[in-house]
Amino acid sequence: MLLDQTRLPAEEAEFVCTDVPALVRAIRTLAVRGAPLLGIAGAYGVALAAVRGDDVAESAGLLERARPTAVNLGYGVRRAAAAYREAIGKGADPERAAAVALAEARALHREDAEASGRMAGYGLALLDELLPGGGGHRLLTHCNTGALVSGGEGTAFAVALGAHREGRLRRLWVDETRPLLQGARLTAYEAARNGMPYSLLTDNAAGSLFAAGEVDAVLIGADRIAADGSVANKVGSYPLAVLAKYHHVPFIVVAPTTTVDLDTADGASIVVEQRPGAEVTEFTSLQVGVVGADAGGLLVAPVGTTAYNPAFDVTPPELVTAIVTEEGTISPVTGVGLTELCARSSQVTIS
Ligand SMILES: CSC[C@@H](O)[C@@H](O)C(=O)COP(=O)(O)O
Repeated sequence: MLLDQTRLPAEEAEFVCTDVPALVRAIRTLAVRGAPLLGIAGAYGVALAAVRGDDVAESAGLLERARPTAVNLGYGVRRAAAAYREAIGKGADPERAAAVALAEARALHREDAEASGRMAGYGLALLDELLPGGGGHRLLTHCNTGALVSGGEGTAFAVALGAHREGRLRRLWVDETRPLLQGARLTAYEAARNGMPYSLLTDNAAGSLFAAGEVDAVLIGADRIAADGSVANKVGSYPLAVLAKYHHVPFIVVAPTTTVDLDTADGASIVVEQRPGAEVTEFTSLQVGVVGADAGGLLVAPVGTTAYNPAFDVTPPELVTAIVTEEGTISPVTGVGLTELCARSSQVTIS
């Protein structure tokens, strides 16, 4: 049972998945989304297939292919599937093996919650170091990285929330995040629920905000971090990194070590999901907040207009000030520290 993120903020509605194809639909339509949560949902999906007596390997394949960029999805799916396989290999009956897969999904869920708390701690310490002056921080964030995408309070958002709780957040600048408005619909929803001082801006207003000296640091999450420290995140992150560099503002990535993919050598090797052009050429019920995301869209471009609609972009390591993980913080320029962090991590290695 998922909180259907396509209905927020208009409605807090459940999305019940009774089989894996339903969960795949939920993933593709972004009812469930965000890297860490995709991992957790994928692991529970494998457990669901096992409990139903479906073909676990086939279901795992369907889940893993549902979206290509967030490495956590494959990680969660493979981890639960490996636990199931191992149990069967040791002679467990399918029912017992399904319970093992479920326990593995719950373990991942718990670990993600713990990682979230630790990232917030390291992130706050980094802000202390980088922004020593008093008066509170003005932090800019993109997409949605809070409790909605995590077993805990999130990644980048959890750092901003921590700053708020310590009375150190002057303003959270929330990029609306075109085209699917994860910032406007979801981050603003989470900021409001937590009583944080926040303002929403269109993505293309960020430049003038930097120029006015109103941004002290950028905090974003990640969908995949390559071995060289390149960061794939929601489209629009890279332009923010360029702006941040020009304006000498720290650009900070907050992500668990499960988002680091040492098997992907560099940014150019990251597969970026391309989404339907209609998300750009139409305003759908998702964007205008009408309950029921499947209602027809309203064309905002001439009929037949094609669109370029990548879901993510890749920020090269030289534009990233720091990557904050649950194991500590590194500067990613060489990518070398990532290997060390991952080795330190309790991340389960899947054979
Ligand atoms: C902690 S979530 C980090 C990223 O997954 C997030 O910033 C993001 O880009 C999510 O994209 P989405 O397409 O909404 O799944």
